[in-house]
Amino acid sequence: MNKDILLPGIKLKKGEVTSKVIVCGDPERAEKISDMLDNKKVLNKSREYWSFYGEYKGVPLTITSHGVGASGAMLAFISLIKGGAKHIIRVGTCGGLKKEVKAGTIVVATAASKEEGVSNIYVPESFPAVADFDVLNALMKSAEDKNVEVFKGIIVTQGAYYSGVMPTNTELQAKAGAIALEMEVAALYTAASMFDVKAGSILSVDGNALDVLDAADECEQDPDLLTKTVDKTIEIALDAIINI
Ligand SMILES: O=P(O)(O)O[C@H]1O[C@H](CO)[C@@H](O)[C@H]1O
Ligand SMILES: O=c1cc[nH]c(=O)[nH]1
Repeated sequence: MNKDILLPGIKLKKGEVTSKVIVCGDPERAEKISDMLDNKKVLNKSREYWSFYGEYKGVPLTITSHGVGASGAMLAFISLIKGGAKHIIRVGTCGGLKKEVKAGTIVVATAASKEEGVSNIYVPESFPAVADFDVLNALMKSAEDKNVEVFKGIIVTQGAYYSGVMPTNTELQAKAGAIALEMEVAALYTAASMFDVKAGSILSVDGNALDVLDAADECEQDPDLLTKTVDKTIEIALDAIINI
């Protein structure tokens, strides 16, 4: 690949992506993370894909937002990997699928059910979407060092936020043991697996996902609690990624 060609979606040049990358859905969250870094530089702001360079404790990082939904996120993940990413941590939000996984708690996703409709275009349906062991360990150790309790377990990655007229698998997935629900992790783990890259994710719980499925527009969220929780996950992810 010509080094000057811009990677699709994220519109970065190949050499601009560091080997350690943090991704998140919200462009403003990407900007917030980059504000915590030294020598911050805006790399590009293209559609929902905002990318920043910065150094955390001397380690160069790329921070990129991937927007809402696995289809657009998959484009960002594969472009980042083609650009040089070797370790990727997603700092996201999710809904809980268990009573104790409630607003203000934190989830580390060990694996994700592929219900988002994109990863199965890339890999067989039976192929699992699983986090990298070293990334998981780094996230757990970083949380422990900061005395932050996290729930670790299997989550569901779904394609749609609202429910429609069709039944979904979410309640069955919860019965089977899934602890949370969000929209991009399965795509990240699938991309990482296809390209032999290490990925993990840490997610802030904003409420109960089964309530959201019933009445997403009526779901009550506590924005201050969510901001505080997301801030903790950012700190955990930054210390984890530099220690992998
Ligand atoms: O907070 P982010 O990272 O966007 O993650 C979650 O929030 C969005 C839905 O509100 C989806 O992208 C979902 O995966
Ligand atoms: O996809 C998501 C993200 C946050 N909360 C949810 O209920 N679903």
